Amino acid sequence: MSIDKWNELADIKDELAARDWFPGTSGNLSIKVNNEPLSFYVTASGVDKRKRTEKDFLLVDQWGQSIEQTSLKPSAETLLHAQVYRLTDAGCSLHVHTIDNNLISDMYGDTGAVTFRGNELIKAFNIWEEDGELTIPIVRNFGDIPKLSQAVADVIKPETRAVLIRNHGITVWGRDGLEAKKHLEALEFLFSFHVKQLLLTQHVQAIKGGMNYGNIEIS
Ligand SMILES: CSC[C@@H](O)[C@@H](O)C(=O)COP(=O)(O)O
Ligand SMILES: [Zn+2]
Repeated sequence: MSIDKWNELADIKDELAARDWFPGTSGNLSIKVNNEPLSFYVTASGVDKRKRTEKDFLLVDQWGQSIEQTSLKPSAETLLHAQVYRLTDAGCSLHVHTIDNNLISDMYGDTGAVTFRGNELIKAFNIWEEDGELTIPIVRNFGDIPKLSQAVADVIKPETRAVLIRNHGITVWGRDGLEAKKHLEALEFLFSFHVKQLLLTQHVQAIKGGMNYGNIEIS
């Protein structure tokens, strides 16, 4: 057992829980333990990820099968984590469902991607050019997990650090836990900013149009 990796993942889980990013037992997290052959800790399925217990994680192989003798069931979405480790240099992979990532995934789902530019937070992805942009692909939320994990695999390019799953959530990764968390926090900031920006734009348009806004007269 790798106590260090376990604790690193448990600490990240606590921080994301403090942000209320695990509603209704949703979300799953993993951290790589070994490269060749691949093994990683992944959250147990269906449990309340706000709680910190000795049964939070189990060690699985490249096929998402448990390596150790355990009664715990690996996350239903373990194959997504396995794909991320197979295709990238990730050391940690995080999957959360938030209102903002769901709204953005649905709003841009038909386009297949959402692109951010002109916001300081894209520097969290090592994009330093003033006109740089960050694109997050969006895939359909296939019910069949092997199909879903293949859809995620299909949109991963060398520069990809996250994939949105429409009306479901986001899978985001980094070379280690700290970087994965940085990427996730930056993206949720950008999503939240954009959702509010769209709402505000509509509001301003309503004001300019002299519309009766709810029961408030606007002019
Ligand atoms: C309980 S709704 C969320 C699940 O269907 C799933 O999408 C999820 O993120 C958590 O599944 P889990 O098997 O606990 O890792
Ligand atoms: Zn999920």
